[in-house]
Amino acid sequence: MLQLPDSPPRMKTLVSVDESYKLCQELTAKYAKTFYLGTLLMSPAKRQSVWAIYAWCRRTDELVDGPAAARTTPETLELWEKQLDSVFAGQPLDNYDVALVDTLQRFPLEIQPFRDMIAGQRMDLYRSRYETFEDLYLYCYRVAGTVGLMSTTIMGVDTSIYTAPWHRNQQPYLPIDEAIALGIANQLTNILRDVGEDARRGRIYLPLEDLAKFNYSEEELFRGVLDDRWRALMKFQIQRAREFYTKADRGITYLAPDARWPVWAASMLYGQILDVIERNDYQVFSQRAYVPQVQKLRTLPAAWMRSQVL
Ligand SMILES: CC(C)=CCC/C(C)=C/CC/C(C)=C/CC/C(C)=C/[C@@H]1[C@@H](COP(=O)(O)OP(=O)(O)O)[C@]1(C)CC/C=C(\C)CC/C=C(\C)CCC=C(C)C
Ligand SMILES: [Mn+2]
Repeated sequence: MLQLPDSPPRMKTLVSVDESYKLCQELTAKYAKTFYLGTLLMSPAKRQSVWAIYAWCRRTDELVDGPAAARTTPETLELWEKQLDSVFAGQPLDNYDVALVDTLQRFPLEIQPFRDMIAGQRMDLYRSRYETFEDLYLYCYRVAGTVGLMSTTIMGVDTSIYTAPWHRNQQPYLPIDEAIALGIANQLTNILRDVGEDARRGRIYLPLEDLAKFNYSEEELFRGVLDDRWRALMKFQIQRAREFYTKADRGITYLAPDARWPVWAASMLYGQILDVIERNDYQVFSQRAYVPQVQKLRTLPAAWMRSQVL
């Protein structure tokens, strides 16, 4: 459903820009309830471009993770990268690309984070283990840190205090590292939530050096052994993910005022998945941690408060 177009796309008549944004919106609402909620808190112009980015990221991920992933080869990703070049050259090749081309005309997005994300998905084609956290970090940067960079370009930074006379000639602070940190935090959270699902596909994203440190084996992970060694390993991973959230949160205040509420919401809501994992006694083999809708809605005013005072 989210595959590359089969026929030579240039021959097709594509939908209008508005219709294309609508498609991206529908896709975001369908696949990402939490992020979608966050985007509804943004200004209309920013929100629709975030949908366009979301749609591109999701389609990229689906190439290696979706129902037709078995047919994906390195050549498929090369073709997808060519399609990306075409989008950056202003030539949409399918109905979702139309909105992304429009977004590129409105916001100064660079192509490199998009290329890096494809490189991250390429890693999923040939790799199912990560020896060290440094190895895993590179994967997380590519598939998720890059989303922080793309999103920040759309949401923009706060320039107001820098226009005051006493700040003349100073450059606004760009919270690049913090934006990447939120992507990393989200991806580490994903990894912890999806341990069981990934194991069923023969994948282990937790660094093997950490398994060894807690004297827990790959084979035990595949069997879903939940004991004190597993709990200690998970506590360590959760603590690491929380450090990335803390770093990310320090950057939110530098974002444009209208972007702070959605980003606080995204950070808090995704971070709550870690609380749920703890409440589930680290059972991530057979139970998927999720934040109930009512709790999500209750988080929004708290996120708004933070966006006003922090
Ligand atoms: C200064 C500061 C803090 C700025 C904020 C910057 C910011 C908004 C950062 C957020 C970054 C973010 C949302 C990262 C997403 C990470 C993520 C979930 C990556 C997923 C990768 C693959 O994992 P996996 O296959 O294990 O996941 P699934 O089980 O398949 O879900 C991704 C799927 C890669 C593709 C990423 C997306 C589809 C998410 C893109 C999200 C947006 C564009 C929405 C951002 C908007 C808001 C409001 C946060
Ligand atoms: Mn995926």
